[in-house]
Amino acid sequence: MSTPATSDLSPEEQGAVGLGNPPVLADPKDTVLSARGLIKTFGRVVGLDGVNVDLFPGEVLSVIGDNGAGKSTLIKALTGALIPDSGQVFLDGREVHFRSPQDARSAGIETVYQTLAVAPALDIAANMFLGRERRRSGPLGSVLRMLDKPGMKEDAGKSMANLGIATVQNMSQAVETLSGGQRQAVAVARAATFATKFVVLDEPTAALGVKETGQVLNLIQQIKAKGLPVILISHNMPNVFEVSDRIHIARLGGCAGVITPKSHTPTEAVAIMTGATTLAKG
Ligand SMILES: Nc1ncnc2c1ncn2[C@@H]1O[C@H](COP(=O)(O)OP(=O)(O)OP(=O)(O)O)[C@@H](O)[C@H]1O
Repeated sequence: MSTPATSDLSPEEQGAVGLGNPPVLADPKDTVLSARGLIKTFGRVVGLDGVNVDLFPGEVLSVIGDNGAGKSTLIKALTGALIPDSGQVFLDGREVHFRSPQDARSAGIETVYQTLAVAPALDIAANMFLGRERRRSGPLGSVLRMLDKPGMKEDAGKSMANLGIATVQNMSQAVETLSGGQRQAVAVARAATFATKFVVLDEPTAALGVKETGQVLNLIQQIKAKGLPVILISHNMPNVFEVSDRIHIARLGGCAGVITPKSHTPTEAVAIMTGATTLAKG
């Protein structure tokens, strides 16, 4: 099946790309990320059953599904945390073989996992630059290995401001003194700052209150406005329908279809997710 180049389509038409069951597959040359036929088994359990995914430039793609549907396994296979048994992953149209999360990070993919990987005792700036610490210039950095703390604080502050994060102001504040939502904002800001291809957010609002959830959703819109695509894994249907361009519905290790907030209601999405309804085969 041939798919028109997304660049030839109007925004409305672009929104129609990759919908249905099975989703109309794009040419990987037109996507930021494409996965084809991903399979992963754990003994007799099928984690991924030949899954295809496309992520288009500048979009928010949500992945929803019941417990055990294969969302985490899919994300892990896309970000080097797990090596699929078979299938292909393309980044900017070129096939990649990630062997570790570090491989995916080096390629410009940043993931914020459900279990927040922040270092509580360190300050915000140190968390932003965790694993990417900058040394001072000249012999102070090269010989004495001194860190460029003022520079990192300044840049951390700028990144936060660029993303419209107003609730976190003092970059010298230890992360353990922040609220859950502020910690999440630091983790998401770090991902948005260093990603060059796309950001993956795994249940970023699961542990947050209403106001803090709103702030994270805002942050997702800011990342999108920067032109970075986002993959969002979430069980929260209102959140998903608020921020997504397209919604990939994982089910029983496969994909039950791809919809949009305009094409389906949250109730219909849940029905597809649970198998109560099936999308017409495309
Ligand atoms: N390391 C593993 N060993 C054995 N089975 C696994 C492993 N990881 C995942 N599975 C199985 O693969 C299937 C998909 O799991 P996965 O964690 O991807 O689902 P999920 O959609 O992310 O679920 P949840 O919403 O509960 O996090 C499940 O049946 C799960 O038990």
